[in-house]
Amino acid sequence: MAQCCETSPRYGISSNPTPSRNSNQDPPDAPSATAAVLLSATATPGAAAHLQQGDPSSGSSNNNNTSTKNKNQNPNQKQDDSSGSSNNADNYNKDDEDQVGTLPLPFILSKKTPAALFLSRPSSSYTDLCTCCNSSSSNSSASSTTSSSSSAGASAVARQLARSVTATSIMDMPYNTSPSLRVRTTSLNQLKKTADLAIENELHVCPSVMSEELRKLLPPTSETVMTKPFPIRGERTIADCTTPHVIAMVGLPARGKTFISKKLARYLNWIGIATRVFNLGEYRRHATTAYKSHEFFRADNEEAMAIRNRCANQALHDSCEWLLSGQGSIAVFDATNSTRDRRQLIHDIVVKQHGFRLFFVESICDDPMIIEQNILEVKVSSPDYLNMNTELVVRDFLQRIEHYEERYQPIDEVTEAHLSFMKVYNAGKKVVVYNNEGHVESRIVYYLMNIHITPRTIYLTRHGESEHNLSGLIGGDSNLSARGHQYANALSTFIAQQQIDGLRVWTSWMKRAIQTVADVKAPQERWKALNEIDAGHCEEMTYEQIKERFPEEFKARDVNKFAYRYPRGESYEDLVARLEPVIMELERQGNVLVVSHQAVLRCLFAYFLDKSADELPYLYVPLHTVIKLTPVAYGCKVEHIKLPIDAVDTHRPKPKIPGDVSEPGLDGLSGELVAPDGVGKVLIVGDDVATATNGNGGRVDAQAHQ
Ligand SMILES: O=P(O)(O)OC[C@H]1O[C@@](CO)(OP(=O)(O)O)[C@@H](O)[C@@H]1O
Repeated sequence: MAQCCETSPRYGISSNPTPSRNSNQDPPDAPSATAAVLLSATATPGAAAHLQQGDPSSGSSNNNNTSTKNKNQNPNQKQDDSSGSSNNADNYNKDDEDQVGTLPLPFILSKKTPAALFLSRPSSSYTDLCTCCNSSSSNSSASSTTSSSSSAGASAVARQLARSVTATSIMDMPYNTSPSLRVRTTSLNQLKKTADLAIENELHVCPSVMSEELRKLLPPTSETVMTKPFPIRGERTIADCTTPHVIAMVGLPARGKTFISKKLARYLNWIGIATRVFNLGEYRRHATTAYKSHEFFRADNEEAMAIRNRCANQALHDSCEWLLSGQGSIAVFDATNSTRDRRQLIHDIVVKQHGFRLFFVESICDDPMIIEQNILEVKVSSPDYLNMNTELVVRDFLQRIEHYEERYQPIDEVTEAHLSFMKVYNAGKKVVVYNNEGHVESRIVYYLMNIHITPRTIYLTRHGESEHNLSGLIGGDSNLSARGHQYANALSTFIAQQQIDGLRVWTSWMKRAIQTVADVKAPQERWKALNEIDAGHCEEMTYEQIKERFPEEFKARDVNKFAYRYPRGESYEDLVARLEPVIMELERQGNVLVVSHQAVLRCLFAYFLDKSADELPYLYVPLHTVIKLTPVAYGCKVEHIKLPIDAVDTHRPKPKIPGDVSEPGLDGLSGELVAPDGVGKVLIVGDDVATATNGNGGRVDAQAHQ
């Protein structure tokens, strides 16, 4: 039975010292906030877990402190049995995967994979294995284990290990896997190599008497695994997506399927889940240039239908191959998939043949305004209609829709009760979720419930130049410099001139950000999540000082700036996790001015520009510049507006040699987004920028026609 609930998810993270709205109330103008939602009775508690973990008040840096301590912990020390009763390998149920929400990593691991059972085995459990001493530091009642039970336990663990090693090979994740996981993966791979030889014999001994070599190969203990304040980017990739997913779109043409697909992929990639869109329209256009008019889509056009079926099969095949290759975790199959037969075929291939998860997202729209807007915005500029006049395009496209309508069968809860799906009505006015199977689906549902298509603009700017910026110190909480105050004045004038409807101002809690908006006339909110990256031990030092005092750390950051975490501080990867609630709330809002910091704005900017983890930490976000983002079609128009007040340049490009502070650097990104005069350069951002423009100054993307 379906349940009804509110769609006003709140993270409760923004506090509001100024007399603006209460963050626990729905903003009066939040465009998609009040949609009615029907959640299926089978929904898992994953969403709730996610909401809890999204609370940045969990204080990442504090937890980091703990994590640093735990890294060197003796495996025999008393440990927290986070694996609970799931330590029994036989209890492992593959079907449970993805049902665990965004819980702390050890919990997820312990619940999900046999490898995790081993990884998170509490130290007390070693007493089961110990043939030399029953008196390890265990606090467990198992300390009186007999030798026969030890050896039984040993072989059970050896078997478990053998399985764990295999299971862990799926952890060979792409570039953005966090260093700590890479260490674990490497250790386990090494174990795999040696498993046949020594493990069977040696594994059962207590780690305290184990050979040094083997001990080094042991997976981390449960405490060591619990090193993160909350699951972070790369780790969530693994934790959430051990089973590949296919997200299959459903719906008539011009219902925003491509918009949803691309936006969803951008979000999932940003949070660290490798996702790719397979658009059937592109396959069809590659396969044939036969499209002359809507006739191509007539149900009785057998020749065209054969081509369309071939393309659909190919696109689906490629999606599955891509997932099988291990390059990604989620494939979005962007097609109409408008008949029951087609969906059954997809189910047979994706679920029965490959054992992947399948989630249908059906976009239903009967609002003629939305359909017309969609046709005018993206279909008119489609490669299908090159050089065709707008009126003819609209007419042809409406006829194309009619051909689909003849055969369209919306997903049916009764006849397709075995499917897992969500239905989005009229661009988010109502959402129905059915047979929600797990955490990934929950996150997708939650994200799609928050996005909207009401036109709006987002303004991003750093605070004015600070006293620390002048002296080259990173972090800290200094005041604005004299020029910083001038920027604050200029910014309030600029914002007033723009006359932005219903503008809200979000800042961090840092003085330099709050001072920057002192005179901006709009409701203001402070977000702890918008505070600058925590540089830990390196706070309030110059790059030169860091290099001198912590040369290895300084070099390590240049080697992998995204994953590098400052000692007792944060990494960019941590920042992305901390900023997810901000992105979610930004998606819900109308016009917003965000005043924050270099590292934080790089993360937000990367989300809107679809930038990779490698590029993200080097994006150019200069001082005294407003970045104006306007959503267009499938992307985002970006304008850099430099206000005429000088400021230091705090951008440190990627050096050729890690750790080098003398070279100017060669990242090719510095200044890239700003015109020589720094004013008004317009950059249109989105996918497929290479495709031709329609001559109207707009961009053309490949469309979802098939
Ligand atoms: O990651 P890098 O490139 O070091 O940039 C982040 C640094 O930018 C700074 C300035 O150097 O940001 P901001 O002035 O915007 O607060 C530092 O506080 C921060 O540590």
